[in-house]
Amino acid sequence: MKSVTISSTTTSPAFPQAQTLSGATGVAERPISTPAPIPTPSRGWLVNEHPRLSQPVDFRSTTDADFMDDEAFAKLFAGGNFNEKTTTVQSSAQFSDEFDLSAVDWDEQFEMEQQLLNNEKTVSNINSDCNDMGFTGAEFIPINSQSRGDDSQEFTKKYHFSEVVMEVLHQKFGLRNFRPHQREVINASLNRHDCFVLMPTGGGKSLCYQLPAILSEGVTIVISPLRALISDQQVEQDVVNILRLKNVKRFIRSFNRPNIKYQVLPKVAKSSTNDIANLIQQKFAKKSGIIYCLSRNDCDTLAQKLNLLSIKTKPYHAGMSDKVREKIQREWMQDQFHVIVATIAFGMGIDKPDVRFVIHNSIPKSVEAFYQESGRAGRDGETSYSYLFYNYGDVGRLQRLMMMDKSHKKATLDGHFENLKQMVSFAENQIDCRRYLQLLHLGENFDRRICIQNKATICDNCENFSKYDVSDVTKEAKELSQLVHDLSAKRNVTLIYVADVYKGSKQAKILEYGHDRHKFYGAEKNVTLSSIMNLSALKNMSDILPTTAEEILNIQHVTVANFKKFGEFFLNITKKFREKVDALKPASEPSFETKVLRSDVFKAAESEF
Ligand SMILES: Nc1ncnc2c1ncn2[C@@H]1O[C@H](COP(=O)(O)OP(=O)(O)OP(=O)(O)O)[C@@H](O)[C@H]1O
Repeated sequence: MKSVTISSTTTSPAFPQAQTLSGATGVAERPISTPAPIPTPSRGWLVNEHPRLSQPVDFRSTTDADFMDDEAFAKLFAGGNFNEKTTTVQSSAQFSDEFDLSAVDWDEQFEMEQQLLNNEKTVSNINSDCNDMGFTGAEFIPINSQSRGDDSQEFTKKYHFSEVVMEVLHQKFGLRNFRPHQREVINASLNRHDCFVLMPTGGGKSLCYQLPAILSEGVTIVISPLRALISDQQVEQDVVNILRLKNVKRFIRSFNRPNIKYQVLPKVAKSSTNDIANLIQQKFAKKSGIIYCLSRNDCDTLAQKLNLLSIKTKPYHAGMSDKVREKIQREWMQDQFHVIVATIAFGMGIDKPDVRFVIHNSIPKSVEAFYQESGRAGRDGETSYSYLFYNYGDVGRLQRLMMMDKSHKKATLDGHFENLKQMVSFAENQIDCRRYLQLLHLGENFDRRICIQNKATICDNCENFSKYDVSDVTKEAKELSQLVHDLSAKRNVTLIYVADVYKGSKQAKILEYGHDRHKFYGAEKNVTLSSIMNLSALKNMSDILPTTAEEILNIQHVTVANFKKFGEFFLNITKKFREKVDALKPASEPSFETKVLRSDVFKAAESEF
């Protein structure tokens, strides 16, 4: 039996670690007897796949009555076995009412696919863009698109079955073009090769086995285990060994989702619901979206609050009966309402192509989970958005939830904590490309220039890169880690306390504990702004340019403690710049000049500090 093994990154709620979905499909020979979900008779063709039917097939809702026997099928779909060189297909007269194959420009088809692939792989002509954005080039890791091994080039040519493949693509699936690698996988499969296919979530793996199934004799068996690999190569080999695949052709696509824009935003307890509501109202009115929450209770509460803010939402979680969940899912799929507020119980197997946004209302449990959940957006290839609302408080909540699960052994729990730690690093990282960071977890070395190239979906960190200065802080990092080690030897200390010692503060506690005698006490008088205030707060401050204590305290991430220590200092600077901006700005366009001045505000604050 020839097979196509399809893998992606799919997280199952049943399994805490990131998972991969694998499927194997026999496409050439008669199947072994199988408990597959396809009803009797055990061989035959789906009538609703009949070429005369113009509707795309819903493979999940077939019944006995949908089947016809081989003979009948062969009459309608003469030629049947496309693996034979002699195969001829009497196709056009029978099922080309809507689609004229003679009008297919094959070169254009190939070119289009190549362009799609190139978008994922090439970096030509973007270096100047990168320079404009403040990158020097040192930040980039050269692409090696071949490093993961890929046989797709071997299967780009036109085959004797190519026309009918296009016909079926159009007539049965309602699609015009292939996505990257789909055509090559189908070609290889119809040429009776065993294939191992790695594609991103939403990449279109199903078509790779559904279309050859339609064009081949016999029944196709699709094995779709919930649990499988993610980045682990030792698993690909297992798949090959266990399924006894021979001379396997590999089709390895980047896991990058070029049409998703990734952004991490600060989650401010007092305004988080309003922040989400504003985002949806301003950008996604009548657009489909998913909001992921940590707990069932969070889902219910947030859905209720959003409804009060005139955003029609419904919660979805494992605490509801199957019936209620099915109803909610169906209504959402049918656009009866647009925004679903769910725990991660929602997602697996959901194929709504036009999900325009996924919001994480709290931190996901791992980078892989984040990739998978945010990957529910934009399966139709259109520009879509992923927002992660982050604050550290949610990390503690998630840890506590993990600990409450008594079924976890220590090693499992440690693994969960480690995954969460990596997710925290991802969320707090304001420098590296979000795609690079995610794909690194999936074993892929991604070149951030590809992210920068696509202006519509450039990630927040690549977009904001020019707003940061790069400097070597190795010395400070060493000193600080020593300081943390020494100060925390006898008692718990806060981050702010350590910073105060480092800056040489004379506050009573420091003197009382004798920490003013530490060798790094006051070592860094010339502290950077970011060490005294959260970077997002600084950015917001330089955009808003507050002129009063109230305004500065309203800025996200400015704490009362911060304000007491540094409020006056910052206000003196922002007031000056506010005057400048007010003098400059045309009333209708306040933000442009503010942005231009942002780096000046930073510089002024730094030099005066
Ligand atoms: N060639 C194509 N052109 C347009 N849309 C496509 C094409 N191939 C697949 N799609 C659509 O893309 C969406 C994702 O396809 P599919 O469900 O096969 O993805 P997948 O790779 O199995 O993803 P996941 O691993 O997340 O389940 C579906 O809505 C499908 O109809």
